[in-house]
This record gives sequence, structure tokens and C-alpha cells, in this order.
Amino acid sequence: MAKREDYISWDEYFMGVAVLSSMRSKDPHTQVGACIVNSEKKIVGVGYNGFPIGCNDDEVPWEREGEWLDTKYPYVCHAELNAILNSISSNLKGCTLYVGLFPCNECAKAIIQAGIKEVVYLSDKYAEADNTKASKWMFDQTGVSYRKLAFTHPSITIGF
Ligand SMILES: O=c1ccn([C@H]2C[C@H](O)[C@@H](COP(=O)(O)O)O2)c(=O)[nH]1
Ligand SMILES: [Zn+2]
Repeated sequence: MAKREDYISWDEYFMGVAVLSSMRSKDPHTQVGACIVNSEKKIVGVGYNGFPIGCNDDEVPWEREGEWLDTKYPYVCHAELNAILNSISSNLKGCTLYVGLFPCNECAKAIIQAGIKEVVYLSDKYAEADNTKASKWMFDQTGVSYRKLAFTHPSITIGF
């Protein structure tokens, strides 16, 4: 019997883990997941956007607009930062980060400082925002490559 031919690629597999992680997010507007992979194609960290451990999910706001302190923005911990902080390895040098949304400037700084060398993303919906432009400038300066996921499987179904 011949081997299966419709298996998913490594990129699809790791982005699939990132997307699955995003399904844990409680953000009603934008759910982001991230998956860090080392040079041996082993997953060393995953994360999603959410409030810090100990912050009550029911008390913190998920608003996007209004007084800054009454929005989610000062409190939410981004998927990429959570993946880095959750990592099982203290050394992320040369790793690739798969993420649903192009990293913001704060995450870009953490990615660079951690030694991650490649970012694979799904959506760049905030490409025109200054913080995304700053991320790309920093990645270009520091040799962190980035590319949009190329896929042959537009959807992956998980059933239980
Ligand atoms: O690099 C990033 C940028 C954003 N996020 C998170 C932070 C928020 O929970 C959402 C963005 O919310 P909007 O309502 O789309 O402004 O995405 C992230 O995890 N990583
Ligand atoms: Zn961020």
C-alpha cells in the first residue's frame, strides 16, 4: 500500500498548533495563538493572548475603545510573549515562531531578544499600523526573516 499523500506540511502542522492555541483566547475580537519550534522541528513553546495569571477574566475589560485603563490593551499578554515565557527551553536561538497575527512592536522586541530567527504568520491585518511598521523595521535591521504561511490545505478539521 502506498503512503498517504494528503498529509499536512510542517508549516501547516505548526500553524495548526498556533491556531488551536488561539481557540483558548477569551478575547472576543481577536484571538491569537503562537507556537515556537526549534531547529529539530520540536515544539518548545505555545501561547495565546490572555490576561496575566491571577487576573480575574470576569473582572478585566475586553473593550477596544474608551479610557485606556478601561480597555483590554494595558492588561492583555500577547500570544508571542506568552509562548516565549511558557517555553520549555531557556535557549530559543534559531527558533521559528508561528503566529496567527503579525507581531506588534512589543512582541517583535521580545522575539529579537530571545534569538528567534524566523516568523511565519497568517494575518497581517494591522499592516498599516505604526506598531507593525516598527516591527518590520526591527526585524529587517536584526535579520529576523518573516513570511506569510503558504498552504495547500486551506482548512484542517479536528473532530472528537
Ligand atoms: O502581537 C500581537 C498583537 C496583538 N495581540 C493580541 C492583543 C489583543 O488581545 C488582540 C488585538 O485586539 P484588537 O481588538 O484586534 O485590537 O491581539 C497579540 O496577541 N499579539
Ligand atoms: Zn504583541
